[in-house]
Amino acid sequence: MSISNPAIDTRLSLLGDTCPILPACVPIKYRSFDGTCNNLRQPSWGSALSPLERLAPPEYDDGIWEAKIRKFGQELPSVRVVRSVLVTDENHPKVDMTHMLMQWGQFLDHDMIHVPVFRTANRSNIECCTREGGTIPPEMRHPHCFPIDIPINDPFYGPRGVRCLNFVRSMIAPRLDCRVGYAEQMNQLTHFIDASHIYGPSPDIASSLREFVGGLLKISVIEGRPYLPQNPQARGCIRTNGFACFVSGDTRVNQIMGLTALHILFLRQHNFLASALAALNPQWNDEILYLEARRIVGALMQHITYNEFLPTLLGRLTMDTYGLTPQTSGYSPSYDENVNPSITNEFGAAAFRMGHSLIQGAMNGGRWYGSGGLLRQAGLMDAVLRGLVDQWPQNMDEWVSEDVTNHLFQSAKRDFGFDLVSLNIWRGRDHGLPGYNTYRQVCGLPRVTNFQELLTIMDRSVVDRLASVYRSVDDIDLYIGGLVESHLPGSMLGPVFSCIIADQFARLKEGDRFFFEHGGHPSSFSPAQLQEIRQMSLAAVICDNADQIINIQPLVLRQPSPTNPRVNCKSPMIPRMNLAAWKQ
Ligand code: HEM
Ligand SMILES: [Ca+2]
Repeated sequence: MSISNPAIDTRLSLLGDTCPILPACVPIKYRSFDGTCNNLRQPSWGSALSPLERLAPPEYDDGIWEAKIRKFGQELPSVRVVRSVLVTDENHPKVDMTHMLMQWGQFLDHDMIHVPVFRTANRSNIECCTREGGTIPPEMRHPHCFPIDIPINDPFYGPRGVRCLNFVRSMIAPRLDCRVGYAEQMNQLTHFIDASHIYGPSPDIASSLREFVGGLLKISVIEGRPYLPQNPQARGCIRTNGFACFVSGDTRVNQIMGLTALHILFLRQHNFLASALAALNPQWNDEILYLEARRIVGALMQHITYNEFLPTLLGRLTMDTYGLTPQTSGYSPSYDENVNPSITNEFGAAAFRMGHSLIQGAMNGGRWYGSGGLLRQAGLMDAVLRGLVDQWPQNMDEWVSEDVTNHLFQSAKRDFGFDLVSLNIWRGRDHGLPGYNTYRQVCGLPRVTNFQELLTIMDRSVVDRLASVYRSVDDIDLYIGGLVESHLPGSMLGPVFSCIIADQFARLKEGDRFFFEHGGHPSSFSPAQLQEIRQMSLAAVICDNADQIINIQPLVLRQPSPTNPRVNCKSPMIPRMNLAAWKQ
């Protein structure tokens, strides 16, 4: 599906100096921290600081890197108008699922992608608007500013005098093929599902998180319980009683409490595994214990994602069509060294942001956002997890909670915040993403030629609103088109978002030599170990690592039901892996 860009070969020119130097690879048992040498022929594929892939060529304004502000010479509509007209806040819960579906999605996302934005020379944030939300003349702004203009008659920001939302352009990466061409955005994480958000995407960050005793990760102990370590230098967390931000392998760990809670669970899971392996294999040193525990945690991330998360989101049919359904025994033959595992721009800047529509409202009030630190209060961690496995998420659709549209990251001093949906659409234009219609074609669906034709795939009220803001069907932003398309049967998504997301998870399976189901590599699990990993579930991780959760449904992304009843954590319905398969 991917495309390559034939262009000038800079290896023959002076620009060749900036060509990334590729490491020489030897196959070993453990993944590298930065993801290099996963593919032995293409050592940088999927590694940290490498570029995103694309499913279709970009539509930059100048063909190179200028943000997409026009289509066929005509200016695209204001993102804030698109957002206000198309995406509003109504309560449409998805009553057979739990809010953990949303939370796992974000946790997983933070393993796969973080596109850094430009910063000033001294590494601070670039401000593209005045403090009061006023505009700054272009010649006075930082060159990487791309602020969002708010129309003066905006129903929400207008009366508050806000005319400008800060937005800084995404950083771009050197092209791996060393050819001059259009800009590709950079992923600062390992693209693979390898628990880089827990361990860190570089050897240095990984070391900073290790205890270097018994294979353990560093912790901070609060009232006798292990939590993530804290960084007194980092600002931006609610700091009561001298509490500082938590640190993990990903910088976004404090963003919301549910996310922080999952980070804490997996930190505890790692240390539990390291200690259990040490008891089984007293001859193993710190290094082996750490690497073996990390290898199992990475496999758990993948197993939970393919076994619980993706079927819930995509449905069985799409799972099978894209070869995503996990096997119940034996190795999977799916490794293909020709598959580029990298995250696609369409996935990161649009399709997987569908998760923002799943967010349940009423998490506001300073308790949920940026407040992971509150979790140290006795009982709150369990209360948050309990909430996630009890509460409904919202449906994936054009209704998105105002908590993240008008009030994202709102500070106590203000009555407004950011608009995540506007950011998503604007980010797509920053990355030059073609419109929704192009991806219908990429996904093997017929293009539409006018708004009337959209009536076969969307509700009339949506089509009318699309026609009221966009001049042509070709202008519809990918994020918006994907949010409003009718869902496939048995799926939470429509055909285009399904295709982009399923393609991504197929790449992350077929293109990952270390994928936990793959056999025949130095890194492969033994057949017995693989069978043990298959026993595990997110429910088991919660049961073993929360403070005092006693009852839970075996499939925590789904609501309890007669086939998924709340049972005691000790029930055989929630099996655990037996580590005896790791005894040497
Ligand atoms: C309360 C929960 C969440 C908050 C507050 C949040 C917030 C954000 C913010 C502020 C951004 C950066 C926007 C930009 O400037 O482009 C972002 C990006 C993103 N979000 Fe979320 N998000 C949440 C949940 C989720 C969920 C549930 C998913 C997926 C299932 C998700 C997927 C993504 C993806 C893929 C990106 C792009 C990351 C990158 O390219 O660096 N988010 N989110
Ligand atoms: Ca990763």
